[in-house]
Amino acid sequence: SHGWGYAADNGPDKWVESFPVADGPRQSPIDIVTGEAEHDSALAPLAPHYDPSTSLDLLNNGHSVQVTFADDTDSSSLTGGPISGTYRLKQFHFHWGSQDDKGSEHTVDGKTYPAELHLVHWNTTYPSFGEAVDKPDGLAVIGVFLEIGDENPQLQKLLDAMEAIKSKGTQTSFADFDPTILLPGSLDYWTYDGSLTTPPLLESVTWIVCKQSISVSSTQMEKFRSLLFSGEGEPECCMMDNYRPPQPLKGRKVRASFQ
Ligand SMILES: C[C@H](CNC(=O)c1ccc(S(N)(=O)=O)cc1)Cn1ccc2ccccc21
Ligand SMILES: [Zn+2]
Repeated sequence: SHGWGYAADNGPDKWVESFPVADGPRQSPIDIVTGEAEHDSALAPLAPHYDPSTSLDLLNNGHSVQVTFADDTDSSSLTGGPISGTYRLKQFHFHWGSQDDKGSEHTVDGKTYPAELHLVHWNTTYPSFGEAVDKPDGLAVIGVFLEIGDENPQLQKLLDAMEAIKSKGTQTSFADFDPTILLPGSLDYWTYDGSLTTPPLLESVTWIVCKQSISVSSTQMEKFRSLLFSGEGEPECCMMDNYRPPQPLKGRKVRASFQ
């Protein structure tokens, strides 16, 4: 099978064959060892400002489900936190498991979550996402854990729209969506220097992982698992376990925005 994926023959353990940076010094995700994280009082509060009119469409790209945003202005952007300057929101997507006891990419003291949301932003000191994607300070990704609990009404619009994008390469318009509603009440976070968690695994991401999770019900998780890795007309392969396991810290410091 050509192309990377999450199966035994093209999954995370095989990525290094085509993407040697997989064994690099700042790979993601990581296990966040809370006792080792150092509170940094110089860390500013996270200041995400999103404009729902910038949301464009919902896409099944064969690796995840993604909502893409118009990024030709600063309307939806992130400032504050560990970053300097303004980073524009490009897309958000999820990673999840085949069952409720796994699926997140980052872990906290070895704890895995059923899913993880990633909001991907690029540094506007560069002219475009494509220019920023391979720079050491090019991207900032906010990670939010999903925890099994009450049904999350804020996810429902997304989950309902997934009916239209079951197969790889399908997309549907997805307007007027404000991703702020997916953020937890507290924006306390851990931060460290890392990478994209999928090939090309570029070491260009300032990771901002929220301490507080958001809820998702088991039934809602089943909706994510009804998406397909496979394209129309191909043998059906359910989209699940699309997560990379934690990678070696290699001496990196993880800072906490909170005591
Ligand atoms: C790397 C890019 C495709 N990958 C991503 O954008 C990406 C974003 C976030 C994550 S995660 N899971 O770490 O949050 C992983 C992958 C392809 N690409 C390369 C140049 C380029 C230019 C424009 C558009 C896409 C482009
Ligand atoms: Zn991701």
